[in-house]
Amino acid sequence: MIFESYGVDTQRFNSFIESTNYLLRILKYRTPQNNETDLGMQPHTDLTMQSVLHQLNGMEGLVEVKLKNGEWLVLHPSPSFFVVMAGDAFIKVWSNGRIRPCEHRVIMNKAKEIRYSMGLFTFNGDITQMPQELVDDINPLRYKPLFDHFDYLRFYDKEKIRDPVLRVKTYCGI
Ligand SMILES: O=C(O)CCC(=O)C(=O)O
Ligand SMILES: [Fe+2]
Repeated sequence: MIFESYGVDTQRFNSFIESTNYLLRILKYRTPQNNETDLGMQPHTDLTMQSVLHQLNGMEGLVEVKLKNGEWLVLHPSPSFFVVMAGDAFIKVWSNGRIRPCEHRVIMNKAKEIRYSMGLFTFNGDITQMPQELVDDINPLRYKPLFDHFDYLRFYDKEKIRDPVLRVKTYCGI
């Protein structure tokens, strides 16, 4: 769908999917004790191509995504509710900066029960080449055209740059 909507040659799609690696994680968040604050997950974007999140137990108001205008939107999970989010790599770098990685957070400060969630995270095992179709006079090349996703993970592990814009720019900005 993304390839099509950006007018990118869909022939590339099969090799792109074949080199995708998937990581499925189940997360458990405990309840706060003794007025603990800062419990949950700090605002961040994922280092992935894309992430799919699903909350396993029906607790309201704990996960939020940041909108373009800077406001935080509270999500209301249900058994059929999955959040598909853009990550740093595929989306921001692959799309030449057109698609914004989604900032999100989990706030457990007032939670009365343990929270369980599930995330499916995707990473590209190949060197990704940014499609030429996404570069033109109005959208000049913003990142080095070849992107090594696993090297990007190693870079993060070493440098620990939390700001996603600065992180991507430092790694492969031009
Ligand atoms: O538990 C959640 O809903 C979010 C998890 C998350 O953002 C992550 O693992 O990167
Ligand atoms: Fe995340």
